Amino acid sequence: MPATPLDVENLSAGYGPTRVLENVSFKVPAGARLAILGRNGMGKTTLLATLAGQTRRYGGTIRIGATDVTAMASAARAHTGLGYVPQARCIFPTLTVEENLFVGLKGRPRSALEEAYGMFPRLKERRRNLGGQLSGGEQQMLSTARSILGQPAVLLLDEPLEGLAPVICEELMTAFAELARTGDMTILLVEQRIQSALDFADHVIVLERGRLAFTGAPKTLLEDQDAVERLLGVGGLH
Ligand SMILES: Nc1ncnc2c1ncn2[C@@H]1O[C@H](COP(=O)(O)OP(=O)(O)OP(=O)(O)O)[C@@H](O)[C@H]1O
Repeated sequence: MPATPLDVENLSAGYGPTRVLENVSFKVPAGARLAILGRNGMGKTTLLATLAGQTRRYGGTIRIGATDVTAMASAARAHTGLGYVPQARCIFPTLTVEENLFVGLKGRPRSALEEAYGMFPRLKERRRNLGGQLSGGEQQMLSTARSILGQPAVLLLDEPLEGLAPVICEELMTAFAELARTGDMTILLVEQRIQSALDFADHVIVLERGRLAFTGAPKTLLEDQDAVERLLGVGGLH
């Protein structure tokens, strides 16, 4: 599936009666890389979960390419080309690495596994290990690789670097950059490691209490020291 643009208009959403996102609008061009930043609790995870169809939506629309997915359930959105790698690394702990990857093939031939192994050679070395035996970084690789095998047009990554050692973070970011370089996917990245996210992205949005507080290029954000301190916190760049 080729990369497609994502168009979000006036999105409001939350959990049950709790409204978290208010009138969020942004567009991501096909093949672009969007960083979604903001302090803790500002609604970043809620935004990705809403795009994936896993929260309560109060209003607004979500389009993936020409398709309006707003009324679609999660599974139908995935079918339309949305890949979601949630913050909790959802792997099957009692299945092997390879069996976990099978789940992501979605009818593609087994030979496609080599794409995942090419991206994360560590997974190939550990392909007969159980998911539950992997380190945090390896579980993140597995969770990401499984989603990528489905060839999503739009990929949502929620804090993939959380809790990982710097060397593993670098390995993951290199893999994401490589993936982005192909232009085959539109990638949305939520990250607390601000510098890594800004190095990766070509567009950035910042959320503040569920509303869009900044939208623009990473360079423009970095040049606005007041905005960086107010929206991301002093010393946030690491
Ligand atoms: N399942 C839930 N039910 C009710 N409220 C929730 C739920 N999940 C999150 N919230 C609330 O929604 C708000 C936004 O949370 P969210 O996780 O989207 O923020 P975030 O920017 O991703 O934060 P962090 O960077 O800490 O992960 C918070 O006030 C949070 O307490």
